[in-house]
Amino acid sequence: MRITVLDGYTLNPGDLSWAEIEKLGEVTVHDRTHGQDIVKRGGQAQILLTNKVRLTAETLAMLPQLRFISVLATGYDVVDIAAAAARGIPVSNAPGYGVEAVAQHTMALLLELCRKTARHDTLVKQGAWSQAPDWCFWEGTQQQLTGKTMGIVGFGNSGRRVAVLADAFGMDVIAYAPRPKEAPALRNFRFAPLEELTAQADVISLHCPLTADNRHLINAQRIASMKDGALLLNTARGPLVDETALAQALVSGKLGGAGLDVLETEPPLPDNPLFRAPNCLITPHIAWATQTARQSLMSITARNIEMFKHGTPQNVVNAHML
Ligand SMILES: NC(=O)C1=CN([C@@H]2O[C@H](COP(=O)(O)OP(=O)(O)OC[C@H]3O[C@@H](n4cnc5c(N)ncnc54)[C@H](O)[C@@H]3O)[C@@H](O)[C@H]2O)C=CC1
Ligand SMILES: O=C(O)C(=O)COP(=O)(O)O
Repeated sequence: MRITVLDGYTLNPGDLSWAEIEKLGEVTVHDRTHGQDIVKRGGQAQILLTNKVRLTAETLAMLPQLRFISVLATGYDVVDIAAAAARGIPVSNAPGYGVEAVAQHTMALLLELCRKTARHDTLVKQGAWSQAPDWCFWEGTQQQLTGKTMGIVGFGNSGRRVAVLADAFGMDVIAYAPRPKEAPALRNFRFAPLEELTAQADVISLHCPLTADNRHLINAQRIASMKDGALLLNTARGPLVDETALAQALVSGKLGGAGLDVLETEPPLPDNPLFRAPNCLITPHIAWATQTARQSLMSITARNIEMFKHGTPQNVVNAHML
């Protein structure tokens, strides 16, 4: 079978091997694919691997050879899974590969917002400590996490892991899940409706997928219902947050800060309002990107292909539509 990777560079910029996947068919790896090349390159393939290349209904209609799609990610919002199902194409994702990486990055953003280690390092090297009248100095307010409340929106693999890390820092944890399952054994944990969570949390961290229904889940109205000075973390998907509303809330001081690994448009436009907003940390969609997590993503994808070839596809996200 022909297997085509449309945008393989971010998964494997050269420090991993494609061998696990190459064993499974005739593999072509493209670093990046844009525009009309999607159909040109994908047209010969029975199996397509995409990370962030969009496979819309229109594109899928032009790929008659296609039998299986494996998304090189957990989030599969780039594929029209209903349109794929209508064509009999199962779509698999890679669940769980980046749980530790994402949870640790979430806490890195939170700790940086609270203690501003990188900012102080910069100030020290600019001479601010050398010129200080005292033996120490700090900029802004230093905050600690103990006793604060972490609100987690989306309680799957990464949300649950962030809950454990927040608990280890002495935080109370509230989680919102559309269908709450078993509660984790943490010191102080409860499920709550979204409205209650956003009203009571000191830190709100997003860990849900982007779906047809939750674009701008965090909008001006929702922000108005949050605690003054609350912190927002988003390592899930950029369009979950209305960036204009968030920028306004940071400028007005309604929110105390934001730590974002994802933006509405990626790469972002240079005039993104969040670039000028105060207390806004932005990383370039790297929460997932440890080498360990990427290797795991490669192996899960290889297994997805293998299982599809055996006639028993796994991790199928449109199974209910097929
Ligand atoms: N920044 C990065 O590098 C990464 C970002 N992600 C994003 O984070 C998302 C979550 O990742 P995981 O926890 O690993 O996925 P997961 O599938 O294990 O968990 C997602 C959870 O969200 C729940 N959910 C679905 N719709 C919801 C809604 N409207 N409101 C609240 N909860 C909802 C689901 O029931 C599920 O429990 C992914 O879908 C992906 O978009 C994932 C990995 C890396
Ligand atoms: O792998 C990616 O592209 C990521 O965005 C990180 O993974 P995710 O899609 O978020 O599972």
